[in-house]
Amino acid sequence: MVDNTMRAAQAAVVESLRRQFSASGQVPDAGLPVPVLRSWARCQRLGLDMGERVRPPSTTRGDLMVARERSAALLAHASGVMEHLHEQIRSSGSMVLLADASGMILHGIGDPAFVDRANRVALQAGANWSECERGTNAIGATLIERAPVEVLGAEHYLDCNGVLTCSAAPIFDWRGELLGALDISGDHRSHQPHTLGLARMGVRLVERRLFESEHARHALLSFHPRPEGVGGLQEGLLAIDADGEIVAADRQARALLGVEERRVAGLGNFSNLFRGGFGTLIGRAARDPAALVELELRSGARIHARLRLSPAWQAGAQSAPAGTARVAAAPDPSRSARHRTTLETLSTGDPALQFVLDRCARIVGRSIPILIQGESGSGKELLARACHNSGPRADGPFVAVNCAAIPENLIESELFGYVGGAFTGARKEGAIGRIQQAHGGTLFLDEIGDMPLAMQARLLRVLQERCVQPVGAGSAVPVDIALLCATHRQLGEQVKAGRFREDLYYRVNGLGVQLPPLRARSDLQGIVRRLLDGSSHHPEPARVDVAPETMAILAAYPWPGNIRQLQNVLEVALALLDEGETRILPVHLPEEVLQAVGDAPALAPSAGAERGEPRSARPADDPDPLPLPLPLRRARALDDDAIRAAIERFDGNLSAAARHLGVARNTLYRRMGRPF
Ligand SMILES: Nc1ncnc2c1ncn2[C@@H]1O[C@H](COP(=O)(O)OP(=O)(O)OP(=O)(O)O)[C@@H](O)[C@H]1O
Repeated sequence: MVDNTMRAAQAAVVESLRRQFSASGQVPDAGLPVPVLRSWARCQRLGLDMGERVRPPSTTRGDLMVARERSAALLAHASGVMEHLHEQIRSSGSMVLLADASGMILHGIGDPAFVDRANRVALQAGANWSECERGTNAIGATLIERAPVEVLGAEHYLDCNGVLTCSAAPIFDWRGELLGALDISGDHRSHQPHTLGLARMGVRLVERRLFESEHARHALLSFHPRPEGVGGLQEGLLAIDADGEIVAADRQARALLGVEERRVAGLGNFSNLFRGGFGTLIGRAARDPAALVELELRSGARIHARLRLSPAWQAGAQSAPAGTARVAAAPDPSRSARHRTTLETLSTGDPALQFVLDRCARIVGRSIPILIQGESGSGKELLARACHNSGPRADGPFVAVNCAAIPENLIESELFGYVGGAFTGARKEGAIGRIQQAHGGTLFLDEIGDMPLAMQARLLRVLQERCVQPVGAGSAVPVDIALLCATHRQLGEQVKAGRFREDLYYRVNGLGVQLPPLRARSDLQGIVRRLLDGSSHHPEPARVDVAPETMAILAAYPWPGNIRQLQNVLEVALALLDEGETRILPVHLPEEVLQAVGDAPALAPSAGAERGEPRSARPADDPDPLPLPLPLRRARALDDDAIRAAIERFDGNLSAAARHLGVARNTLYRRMGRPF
């Protein structure tokens, strides 16, 4: 009774303010909530007519489909939450609506009686409820205010919307990007004081689901200053990668930690923020997933936390079958280097490569699939990672799948996932497929030319419909992925031979690029330096250099295994260096390389090595060219006869003998200390 009286009094105030505003053209400065007053002022500036009749939605079914596709992730995570909210307000004569960031309603569920009335004011999927389209309303205002807003009855700018009461809250992703709004609308006579709270709770759930899905491959730390806050809506969430880097923090976490919006990169490593190691925490979580632990921040404050290791994280952390998939989660020495690789850092001066990098840079972020072709080991996957790291999805997952390495009978479940019990041997809890794991990021299909034809048809459907149906599941799940593919085969030839579907070929080949083989590249020196710097096989790889004569051999070698082979050769060479030795000499190279170059015709002399051009493997200062001691033994197995012959040859000049043999002088001294 009291409530009704107060409501009637408030409605009378609003009506009177409305009349004054209409007569004077002056937006009142009090008497209504501030966001509503600001919205009235905006609508007035837009020249909207308060008496305008209901405008039917101007969008077509096609527009709605495109908008839904664009917000597929939001829609996928919000629809369950909307059902849940609707359960809470069932029979209250209202509906729950989801709008995208432009104000277009993507989805709505509600009580049939109210849905009918809502349709009469175009409160329905496909209608745009931005302020400029429909005046003051909760969806439009919350998107502009970027804060929860409630608009009751006559507070709506257009008279025709006065029958509504709407409560909406904005939805953001963890980067602070506005994704849309969740709204609860009902009859203006049935407003409930807790409705805005419900909308905010719904938004919190949607944002949390989006965060968890985007970071499925990371460990998730839920925390709160109070133990009972962990697991509740007020907990903060941090996503942490296998190296302990904090890669994302949600809104709550930022608020609890006092970190500015968007300044997530500054959080750095787990150990910068907390006392204690991340490894210890993982160990505890693995032993007891439900355990609540107390952590101390570097600032001295204490929080309570639970670390969750998702199945995707665990799948990555356990050794995945070689080559099948590398969801970046398990510690991997080359991972941080890969993570940093961008199109810019890949540039080492070769013009053919530069052409490829420039083309990729123009395409990345534009939803155009890139097909990378090149010989095995030429850096196709690294280029794919560089594309991912250089685009707007850099913070999303990069999921690499080697189609050639997955047994044919597993490829379907590997790519599409399955629900529990879908087939004999399936895990009870089911598994998320690789395509779904890439949601929000990039799916890299390596060796796509080797994908079985049956799978090609299913993949084509996913790419067309942007939905994945896990094996055994009744419905499809929307996915938002950028697609990169690679193959060492000429895919066009595969199409002609009937081994690759032509329609899929055109789908994956938005931009086709060809990586040059290493032997055709002019930037060998740059690559060698890069590989040395990125190596973990020497305490100080940056101090190690390559002797000019070694570089000449590397330049003359044809590298059938491309950069991968060069990388292996350099790793072995680094491992063979003696303590204190910092120069890679020919003797540190494998016999097959020396042999191949030794068998090659004489090559041009010295200066070209600086440019990585082929030249003689022979040291320039050899007085009288001895036949190169090929095959050379590695330093530890240096042939005694070769040492003796070299010392004699150079009249006891050990420096010259060592140079000729391609070993450090110290190595020679040491060898001479032992009986030949
Ligand atoms: N420009 C580069 N700088 C440093 N390392 C590189 C470069 N390109 C490739 N590599 C390294 O060489 C190895 C092979 O590269 P990658 O796996 O990208 O080749 P690929 O063409 O995809 O090989 P495959 O066809 O066999 O899958 C990797 O360890 C990668 O880190």
